[in-house]
Amino acid sequence: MMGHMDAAELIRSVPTDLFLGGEWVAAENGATFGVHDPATGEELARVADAGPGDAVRALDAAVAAGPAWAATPPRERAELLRAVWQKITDRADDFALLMTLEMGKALPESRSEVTYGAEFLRWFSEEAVRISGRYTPAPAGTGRVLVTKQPVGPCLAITPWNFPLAMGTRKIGPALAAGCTIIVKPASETPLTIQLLAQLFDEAGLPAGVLSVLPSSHASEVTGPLLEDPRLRKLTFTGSTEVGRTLAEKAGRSLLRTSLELGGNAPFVVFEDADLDAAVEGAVAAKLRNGGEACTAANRFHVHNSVREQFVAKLTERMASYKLGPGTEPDATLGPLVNEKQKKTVIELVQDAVSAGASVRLGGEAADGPGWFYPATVLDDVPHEARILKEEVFGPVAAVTGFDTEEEALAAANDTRYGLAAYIFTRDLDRALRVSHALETGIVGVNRGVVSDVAAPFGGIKDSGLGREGGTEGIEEFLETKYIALQ
Ligand SMILES: NC(=O)c1ccc[n+]([C@@H]2O[C@H](COP(=O)([O-])OP(=O)(O)OC[C@H]3O[C@@H](n4cnc5c(N)ncnc54)[C@H](O)[C@@H]3O)[C@@H](O)[C@H]2O)c1
Ligand SMILES: O=CCCC(=O)O
Repeated sequence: MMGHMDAAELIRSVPTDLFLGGEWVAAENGATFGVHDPATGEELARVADAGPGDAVRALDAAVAAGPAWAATPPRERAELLRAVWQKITDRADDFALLMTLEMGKALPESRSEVTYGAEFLRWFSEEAVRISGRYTPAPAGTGRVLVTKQPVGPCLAITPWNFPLAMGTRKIGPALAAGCTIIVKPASETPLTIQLLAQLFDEAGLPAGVLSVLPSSHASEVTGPLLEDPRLRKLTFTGSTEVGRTLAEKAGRSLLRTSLELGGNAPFVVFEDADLDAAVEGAVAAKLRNGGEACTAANRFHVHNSVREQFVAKLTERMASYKLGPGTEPDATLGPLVNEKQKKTVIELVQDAVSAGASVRLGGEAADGPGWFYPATVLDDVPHEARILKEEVFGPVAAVTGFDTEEEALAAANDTRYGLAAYIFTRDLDRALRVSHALETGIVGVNRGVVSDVAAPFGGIKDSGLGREGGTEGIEEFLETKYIALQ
């Protein structure tokens, strides 16, 4: 276990050059950009600012390294992924502190993400040796069917700031397990975590060019040339629906294999027969995991009117117990939002709901002073037309509305362009299965407030994306299926 570094030592220890083709190099024009501490707004570090030329060089390296990596025995690929899982685990404290420093979330949230993010590498180290096809005589006796799986080829991964490690390993793990090479463009808010991950892959002996990392403050300029290059074979994007749509249009022109993990607007439905204490605990978990900055976050709470007052009172009490403060403070359980833009969005959505008639049961006012802090907030009686029921709040705000019948609850839950996660609390198994089937989402939590699991297929429908990550399904996004017709 590495010694525990303090924040300044840790920041200084993270490489800030580009990890490109197995080397650590400056950006083509020597440019750098600043990474800021959400708790103070102050600059934490400066990182190489990759340009389009760096991106093309990274793709050159990925193409050159591709055949040898694809031919590397699966067990060897597996052992390397497992070794990096171990390295992350050994440096869990460093990763947790680094994520809290650059993204803001409370340390317990970061520690939880380190375990979750590292696990994608262990999970896909095990999947690497289980890639299989099939063999069968053709039914008409006209020959034999041989089906095999091959790596899709060089990939581009574009990742968000809210789970800086896990959203990277959820792509890097299956890509490397499948025998693909991959270029990662992390969010400009949180490049340091992926920089540290790249260092561990480098230490583990990953062959040059298999992984390159391109931090950049010009995401579109850097990724544009790659999306137009026919040598690129896969785009895997996690981020907002707005950006995902733009990227899908570009990828469509090259008919790129594309995976999109996009925004969410999860309903949290509490039926009259629910275990109310369990529902409140589930609600707090679904709302405040990652400070509410999670695509799976419960955005809209639809509660049967017969239990709504009890539920809101209990939820308010539980959310009031969260301590707002810099994520590095030992007793903080709710950190700042990632940037000023995010804070302004949350303020706007709350003010819109209150203006439309919602009542504030907790919080509702942004904290003054430095940093982008917003308190845990509970709004009740939120009117149907309020923006907060239609837009992803991505902050610690619970918007509660009531219903009287299952049909009303289902109509409200599905009344959104998103379709990632949904949560239902009921003791009635028939109702749980009936409603789960009727919900227009890729994921349903039944009497659970946290659904994410490396062993499960993660993804959504409608405006929440295309494809699945994690589970046995996740590696298929990085494989092509080939049919060999035999006599
Ligand atoms: N479904 C999921 O698994 C999942 C997970 C995490 C976050 N998200 C979603 O991501 C959003 C928050 O993350 P965010 O603010 O980083 O999202 P974002 O879409 O602003 O940015 C995501 C990534 O895309 C890059 N990017 C932005 N514009 C680009 C462009 N024109 N071309 C190429 N790259 C571009 C960014 O630099 C970043 O690396 C939320 O909507 C959240 O729901 C979804
Ligand atoms: O923000 C997106 C959710 C990340 C996860 O829970 O896998």
